[in-house]
Amino acid sequence: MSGIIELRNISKHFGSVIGIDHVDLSVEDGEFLTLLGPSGCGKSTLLRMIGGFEEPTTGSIFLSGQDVTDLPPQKRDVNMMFQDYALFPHMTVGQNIAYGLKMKGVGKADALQKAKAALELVGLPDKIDQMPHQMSGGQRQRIALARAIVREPKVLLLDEPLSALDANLREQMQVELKHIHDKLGITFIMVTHDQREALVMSDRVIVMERGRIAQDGSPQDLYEHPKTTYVANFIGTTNFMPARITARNGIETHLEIAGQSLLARYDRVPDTENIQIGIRPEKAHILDAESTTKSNVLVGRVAEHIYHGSSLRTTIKLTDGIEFHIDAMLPLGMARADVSGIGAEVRIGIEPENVFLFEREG
Ligand SMILES: Nc1ncnc2c1ncn2[C@@H]1O[C@H](COP(=O)(O)OP(=O)(O)OP(=O)(O)O)[C@@H](O)[C@H]1O
Repeated sequence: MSGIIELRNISKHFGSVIGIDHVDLSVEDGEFLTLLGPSGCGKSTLLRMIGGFEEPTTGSIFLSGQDVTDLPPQKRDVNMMFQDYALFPHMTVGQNIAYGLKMKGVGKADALQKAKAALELVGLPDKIDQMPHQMSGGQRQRIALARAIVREPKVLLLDEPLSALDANLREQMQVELKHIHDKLGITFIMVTHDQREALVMSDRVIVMERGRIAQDGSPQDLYEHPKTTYVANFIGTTNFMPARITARNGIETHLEIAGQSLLARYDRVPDTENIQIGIRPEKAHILDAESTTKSNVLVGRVAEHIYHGSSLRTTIKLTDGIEFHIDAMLPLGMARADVSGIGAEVRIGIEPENVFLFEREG
């Protein structure tokens, strides 16, 4: 057994509802691991079982090699930071942070010292005597974090830690939280439904689907090599198109899409003829009119341009009515009038490495 946390064949049933369905997971010491998925996929339930707030129906949980399946939260060397921060309103910031230490029997002076150090780490060294209601949302989030780390747990569990913050602050805190993780060197396990947040912050992401692990990998692996349409759809956006295999040669798959031929060089080749392809909108581009490239080109007509500020999304109708979206960064000063007009025929260039292959579902 190598991981700091080992989940073995964990299931959780709520009456007839299956919250978690036979999950095995090993978490490395010091990792920033994120459980990602849509509402109801089971990520909070899994986190709560690691924390001891929920008991698995079957299976075992090990922490540093010790079976903790039947131990209550306070007997586990993990700490949980909840979504609503749950600060005590009548206590000062310092008292809030030191509270857990006092419960553990740490002396007053020592607890204060540790609370100060934790506040320093989260960037609020001068707030120790203030009350929670005097703090902004972002500051309350940092205080909750200081309170969670002050007891120096081996593992910190974070359930949607940034969900109460507005978009700008949220982006800033994503990076800060990652830096704090790197400084502390302890294991973080975070739950989020925000795929961008998961990609930005994590060493490793577990994508969950109906109580099971859909895919487990680094952010880059999940983005560049999604195993299923579910993962490709949940992380980033993807153009999905039905395709027919015309020839196979190792990882090279020759395809026909909307009556046109395309080559895929993708290392996950489904073991079936019934496939569809996926191409990220930013991994395809409209070729210049002068371009003479002939291979791996799809031809279509421009249907729509949508301006996104830094980028432009162009919808192209392939010959038999299949739509294809392309996202292109807009060079300085370029407006939508500068790109091909509606109805114009354009050629889309696609690298074979950027064509995902999936088993066709349904
Ligand atoms: N206490 C409970 N009683 C009954 N069903 C529950 C309970 N807790 C969770 N469930 C069910 O288990 C499944 C997983 O729930 P869970 O809260 O873990 O999902 P989640 O991915 O964290 O979703 P969210 O992002 O909405 O919190 C859901 O179908 C949910 O309805």
